[in-house]
Amino acid sequence: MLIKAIKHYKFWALGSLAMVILVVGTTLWQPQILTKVLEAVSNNDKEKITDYGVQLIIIAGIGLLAGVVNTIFAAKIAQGVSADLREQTFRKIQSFSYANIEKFNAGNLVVRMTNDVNQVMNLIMILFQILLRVPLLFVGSFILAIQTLPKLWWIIVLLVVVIVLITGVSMGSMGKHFSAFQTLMDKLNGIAKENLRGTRVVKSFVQEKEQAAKFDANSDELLGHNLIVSYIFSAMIPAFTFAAYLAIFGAIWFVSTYVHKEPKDLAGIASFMTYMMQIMFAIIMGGMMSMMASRAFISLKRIGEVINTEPAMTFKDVPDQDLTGNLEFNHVTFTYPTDDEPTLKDVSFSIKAGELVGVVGATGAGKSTLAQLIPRLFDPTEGTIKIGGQDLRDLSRNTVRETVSIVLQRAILFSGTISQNLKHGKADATVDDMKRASAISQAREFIEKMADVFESPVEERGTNFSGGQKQRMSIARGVIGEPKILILDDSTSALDAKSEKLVQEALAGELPNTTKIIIAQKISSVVHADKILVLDAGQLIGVGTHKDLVANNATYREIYETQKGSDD
Ligand SMILES: Nc1ncnc2c1ncn2[C@@H]1O[C@H](COP(=O)(O)OP(=O)(O)OP(=O)(O)O)[C@@H](O)[C@H]1O
Repeated sequence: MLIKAIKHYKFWALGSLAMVILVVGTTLWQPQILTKVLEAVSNNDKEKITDYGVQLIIIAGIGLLAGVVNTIFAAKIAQGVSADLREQTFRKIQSFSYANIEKFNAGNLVVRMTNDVNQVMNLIMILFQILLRVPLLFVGSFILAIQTLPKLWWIIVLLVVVIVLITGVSMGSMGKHFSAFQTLMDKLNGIAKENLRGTRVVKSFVQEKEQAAKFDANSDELLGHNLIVSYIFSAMIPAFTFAAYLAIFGAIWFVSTYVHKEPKDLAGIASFMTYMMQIMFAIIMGGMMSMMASRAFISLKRIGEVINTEPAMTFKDVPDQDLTGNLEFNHVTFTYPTDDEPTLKDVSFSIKAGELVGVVGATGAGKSTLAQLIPRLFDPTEGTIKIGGQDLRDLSRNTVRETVSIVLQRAILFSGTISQNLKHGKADATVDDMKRASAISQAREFIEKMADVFESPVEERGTNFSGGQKQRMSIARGVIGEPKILILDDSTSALDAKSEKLVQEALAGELPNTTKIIIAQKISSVVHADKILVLDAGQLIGVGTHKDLVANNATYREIYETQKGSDD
């Protein structure tokens, strides 16, 4: 997946590789010239000192410049690939069915799109800055160091063994702490998000201390892992330095024992030491890179899981159709993907276009679940649902979206303007459409009092509106496209009885041919319905008018009597 993603940036990648070669070349060349400068110094050859000195500066400059250009190229690739991955993941999530999103969990998907993509970005940055550089620098420095002072080959080998050992042991012990990071970050993210979303509940139930304690416990655990990693790091650096100094001291010592025979070796000692440092740098960088890479590969796998998930439900690529509002459930059984037991059991009923239908039942009876199957948010586990006489599974996405509209109890608005939110229900809605829809939902009055009317801003999740205002706007969004089937899932719960009645009257007058399915807690909301469906523990236990049901259905009568009592 990574290679495929990087392919789009192949010219930048080639440029970056060329720059890396230049950086390594100049890095390896510098000590050679340094040796020559030192030789010239010992021979007191002023002309050569200047010549080599200038060469040294030019080569160092080229190396530095190539390093800067490489960083720019690597950043370009890393930023580009991560933006592509983020967008690809988001597009994929948009194609997901509700069931897919439930399975992943929304918070988890957000972490994958942000944190995990960032990990991959860091990996790409490192790949292009260090990946090729490490082996080239290691091999080059190794060969050149031995060439400079062949007698001291064993010091180099010893240093490599010691550094590899220190790196291996410390990286190994840091590894498990790094993998704990991701899990704890997920947890902390979750706690912070839940807390901020439910801030009103937290404050009204004076839960700040408990929430802070929960956060602290996880944060302290993270701190514990961070501290261990920093302790290991702080021990690692002196260990490396100690090994390097020992090697340098050893080299100087051994050179000094025979320098009277081969004075040239004294000049070589400086470049030998530089090469040793570069070897050390290459091993340390290699270790770090492999550790970061292993973290990033976990992230890449998590992103891949999203991208490679097939939507649990797809719509047929068939021409759009204009259907009637007839609705039919034939032996529908439905089990949530995360459940073992069915929530709806063998439900069958039929509704004629234009009818007003109420759905009642105790809490948890399955009313919202039944409602969600009509706009095909889920497919039934068994049985069929037909609208306009056609199986929902045979219709195009547009046909379903244009025929069925659902207004949920929790009115969710998106940041932008009121008109942008209403246009989710009808992309080409005119101001007149908005006026009509908002009049039906009893929202027109308060919207028209606002300075910018339909262009007034809506904050994220509609926080600048009251619960009732949000509900009215989401009803307006539901009716603006004049759907053939309109489902109000407990969506007038935040309206007073008078407004609720006005909405129902307006719906009857303005959308006479629309089938209206009203899920209600209060029987008073649906007494005038042409038909009422009574659900009990996922089963349809009664269908009829209010009068029929009061006469013949014990459960309905019981709910009615209880509510009547509380109304009195
Ligand atoms: N997304 C889901 N995943 C798993 N189970 C779910 C999901 N949504 C609802 N359920 C379960 O299905 C059952 C029916 O829930 P549903 O929301 O359909 O009931 P309801 O009749 O609309 O209740 P209420 O009147 O309280 O809104 C409940 O037991 C609930 O726990």
